Amino acid sequence: MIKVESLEFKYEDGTKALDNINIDLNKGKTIGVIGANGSGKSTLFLNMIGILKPNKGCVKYNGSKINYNKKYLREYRRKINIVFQDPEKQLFYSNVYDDVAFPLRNLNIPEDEIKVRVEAALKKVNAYEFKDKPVHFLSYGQKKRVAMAGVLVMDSQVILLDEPTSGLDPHMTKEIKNIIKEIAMEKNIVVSSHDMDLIYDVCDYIYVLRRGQILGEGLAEEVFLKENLLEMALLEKPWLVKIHKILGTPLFKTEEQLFDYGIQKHI
Ligand SMILES: Nc1ncnc2c1ncn2[C@@H]1O[C@H](COP(=O)(O)OP(=O)(O)OP(=O)(O)O)[C@@H](O)[C@H]1O
Repeated sequence: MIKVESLEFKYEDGTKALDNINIDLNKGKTIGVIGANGSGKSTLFLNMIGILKPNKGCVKYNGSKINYNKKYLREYRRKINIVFQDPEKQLFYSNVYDDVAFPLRNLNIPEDEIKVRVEAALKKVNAYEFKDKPVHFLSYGQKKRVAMAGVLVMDSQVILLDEPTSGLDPHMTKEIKNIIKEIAMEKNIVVSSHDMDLIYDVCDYIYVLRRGQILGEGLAEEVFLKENLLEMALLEKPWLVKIHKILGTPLFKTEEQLFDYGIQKHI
């Protein structure tokens, strides 16, 4: 599994985007990385996947430092994969099926196996119905789901989701939330988002970033009760935590749990 140890990363213009970052993906099944704009979330993901190389410290996979030669990275990215915030960065602009099949064809996998895997990935993200459409005709939300399918098809062990719901309407946000929960049954996921309700709902362990440093970490239920930590990181509480604080109800992790509690109270 992946560990980030004492990692520092500076961009070419001298911006120190990450400083002394320590992250252990063993701490949760779905890990949240939260922080205000510019706190370093995307830079961290790019370091974890080996697109950027740290100036100090390292990223470890199964106890060994990752290597940056092409051969190693090709293998590494079969285990750990990223869905970028902007789906345009991920799609190649053929039709949806070919786009999702592309990485498998690159690995010379037989077409009948590709068909099974591509169709399964598209079904998982509810994109099967537009599998024959050209990618450039899709809506933004549809592109986001196809980009997710393109990563799911690889069968990786860890998936990094950078802002998976940015730019999506509430219905699509809910759909992505359910997809994340389903994927999390089989894989380790790391999610970065400004949507604290999403993070609180899907993540079990959270890292809080501020200006490139880890300001705090812990279980979701603990981190979101730390008022000072959230204030310093310029973050909001999830609505379920607000209700707990204001009404004194138990702290629920999902809205379904709150509704069940409400129903029982009124019976
Ligand atoms: N290519 C680059 N060159 C120089 N500085 C950069 C570059 N990309 C990002 N930065 C800087 O690195 C810091 C971290 O940026 P990053 O994009 O990782 O933050 P983020 O938490 O993902 O932000 P957001 O929530 O807005 O997506 C910021 O100060 C940003 O200005």
